Amino acid sequence: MTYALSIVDLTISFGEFTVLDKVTVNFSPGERHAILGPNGAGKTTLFNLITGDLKPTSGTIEFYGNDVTNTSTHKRIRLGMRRTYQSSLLFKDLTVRDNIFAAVRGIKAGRMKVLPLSKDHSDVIDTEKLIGRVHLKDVADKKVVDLSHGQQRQLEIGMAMAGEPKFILLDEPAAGLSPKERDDLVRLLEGLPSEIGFVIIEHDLDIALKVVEQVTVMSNGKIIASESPQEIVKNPQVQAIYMGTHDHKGNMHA
Ligand SMILES: Nc1ncnc2c1ncn2[C@@H]1O[C@H](COP(=O)(O)OP(=O)(O)OP(=O)(O)O)[C@@H](O)[C@H]1O
Repeated sequence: MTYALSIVDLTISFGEFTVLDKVTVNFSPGERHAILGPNGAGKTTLFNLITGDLKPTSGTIEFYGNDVTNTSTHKRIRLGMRRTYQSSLLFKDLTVRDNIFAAVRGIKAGRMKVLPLSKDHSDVIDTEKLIGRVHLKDVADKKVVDLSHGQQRQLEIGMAMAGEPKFILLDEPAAGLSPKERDDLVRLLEGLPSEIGFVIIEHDLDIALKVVEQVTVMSNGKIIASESPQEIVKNPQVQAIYMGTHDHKGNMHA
């Protein structure tokens, strides 16, 4: 079987400091997978390598059978890879609709075509579909600056969904969200088309375990476990890392 993403012995060092040490992990098409681990474990660095924002010292990355270890971020996007960042890259003074439209147009040939387009243009139709998919119909005409933090996160996911993605990397989409916004995010992620796989970096196990079928735990630049949500919570090594961070219900938090 061809993996969506196959990462083998991925290593990156900055000077003397090895941030990722021979990380090997595979993601199947359509798989939903969480990456957990304490601050500094190397989770975001792994994302930066997968997307091409950083180049590895050694190791390989394949995306749907293509060796992308040394290809540009742009090529990876063309192959169907998307990501969201911890810090927002939204156009703050534009509306929700215009942000999504920009994402839809941004990855199409001939994107400089003069606006406006007619209502039945495929890009306009795709924009409206995406707005609905990330539950933002009611605020489609609002500017990003007037959205709640949770709505901004939804919009970022909507933009990552533009242009038929095959696999999305979500870097802490729940960070800073209220309990209600977290519930909304869980519903949004659960409702994504089943053929689109995603990897989510998430500190809150409650959220991660709800939306994925596989969990990888990293610590100090290495993978220490990769198991189902049911198994991972029983893993003694994982419990040791999260020890002392249980809440009153016995749930673990990084
Ligand atoms: N460009 C860099 N140069 C040197 N060290 C770096 C660089 N980027 C990351 N690091 C170090 O690599 C380690 C892993 O960082 P990374 O951001 O990947 O961790 P993380 O697991 O995503 O943490 P967090 O949960 O806090 O986001 C940290 O010790 C960080 O200081």
